[in-house]
Amino acid sequence: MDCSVPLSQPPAFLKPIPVPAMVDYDEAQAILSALADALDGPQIDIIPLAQANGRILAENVSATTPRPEADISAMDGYAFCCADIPTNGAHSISLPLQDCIVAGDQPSTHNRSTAATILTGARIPLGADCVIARERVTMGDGVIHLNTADALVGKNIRRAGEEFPVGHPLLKVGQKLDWRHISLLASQNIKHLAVYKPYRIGVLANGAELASDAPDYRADINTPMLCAMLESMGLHVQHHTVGSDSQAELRDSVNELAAQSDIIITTGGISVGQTDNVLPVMEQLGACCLFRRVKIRPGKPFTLMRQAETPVFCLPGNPGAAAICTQIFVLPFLRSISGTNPQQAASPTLSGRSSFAFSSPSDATCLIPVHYAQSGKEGVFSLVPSQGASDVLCFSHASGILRIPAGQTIKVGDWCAAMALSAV
Ligand SMILES: Nc1nc2c(c(=O)[nH]1)N[C@H]1C(S)=C(S)[C@@H](COP(=O)(O)OP(=O)(O)OC[C@H]3O[C@@H](n4cnc5c(N)ncnc54)[C@H](O)[C@@H]3O)O[C@H]1N2
Ligand code: MOO
Repeated sequence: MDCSVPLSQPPAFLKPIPVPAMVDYDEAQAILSALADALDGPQIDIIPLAQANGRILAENVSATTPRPEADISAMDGYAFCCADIPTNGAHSISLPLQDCIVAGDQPSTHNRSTAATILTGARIPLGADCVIARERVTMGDGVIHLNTADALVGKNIRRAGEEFPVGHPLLKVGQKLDWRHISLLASQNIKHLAVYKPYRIGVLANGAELASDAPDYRADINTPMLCAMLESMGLHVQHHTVGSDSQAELRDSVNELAAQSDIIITTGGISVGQTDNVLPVMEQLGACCLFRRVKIRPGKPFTLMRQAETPVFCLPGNPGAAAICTQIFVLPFLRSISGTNPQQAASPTLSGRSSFAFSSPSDATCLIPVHYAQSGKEGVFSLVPSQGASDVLCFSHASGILRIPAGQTIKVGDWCAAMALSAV
């Protein structure tokens, strides 16, 4: 394949770089961000409101119906007109009762010098301007007796549009929807809405040790781990495990997944061993390498390729390294192209003081899973046990990933910021 085939808007530094070319942490992030900019944005789906939870809104929504929709009663009680209260200083008056108005009724005009029974949410009849709560009156024979001090214009009435009027901006493009937004959309009687289509991600693990009949079988940790991370983001994930070191099998599986995926993530087989087949197979398939390995620890073999328009993330097989590369590079990339507004797409950070000292080597940025806890007014980071590139126990104890750039040192008590580890 001609690797110079442009994406829709090729940024200069998305030109293929010779393999092997190792980049540093910042260069890797910059290439990913240029790739994100160059991709076509997500497509749009029209879906029923009942399926909108977790989806990303693809349209601005303004109010077409005010809230409340009309002047309504805030109490179960009696509606009357304050002008019926005598000005002679009487403490109490009696008003004959009218029919009951319930929510859903369109009441006729209020009869002066009477009180209409009214229930919470029911429309105030034209001509009434006060509601007295049921428990504040005494009942007579077809009349209510009320204290004149309770007669105040507007009392217990919610005015049309007092929460928001017609035209009020409610939600913006890029909002990730949850119950808070769905209640607003429901208030507008919206039955269908435009949301961004989630990307289809193909996850492919490979390695002979992953075959269930391998003489030295190893459980596939990366596939369920990646599926969980990606599905929590609302992405559609398909996965395939190639339990062999056969290039032909790997090639067939990549082709099969690529036909149904917008983005491919491979794990394993990306280092320099004799059975590390991902790079040669992707090259046979005409993929271009955008970077080959990153100066990070763990995760050095992490490689980014592009097969036609499809980004291909090649993660190391070691599960700890695969988890960190996904959290630090892949998920932020996916959030940035998902249509989510940039504030929501940004990875949340944790700030606090380090309880440990650490020095990164001069040639690698270190990415360390850390625990975060509040101590007094400050957050404190501490190391979690067993943080090798193949370890996963550490993540159950970790709240974030601390990045210590190449050649830098943190001392006990230094102020640090870590990327929060989250399910989404
Ligand atoms: N000579 C060199 N050797 C290695 C280098 C290097 O620079 N020079 N880099 C090391 C680093 S760093 C890493 S990380 C690993 C990555 O290797 P691969 O991505 O090729 O991964 P594999 O060799 O296939 O597997 C490594 C390790 O991970 C286990 N694994 C693989 N897939 C899974 C899975 N889906 N679930 C659970 N565990 C998995 C596999 O069994 C191996 O134990 O390379 C170093 N070598
Ligand atoms: O970088 Mo590897 O990811 O340390 O084992």
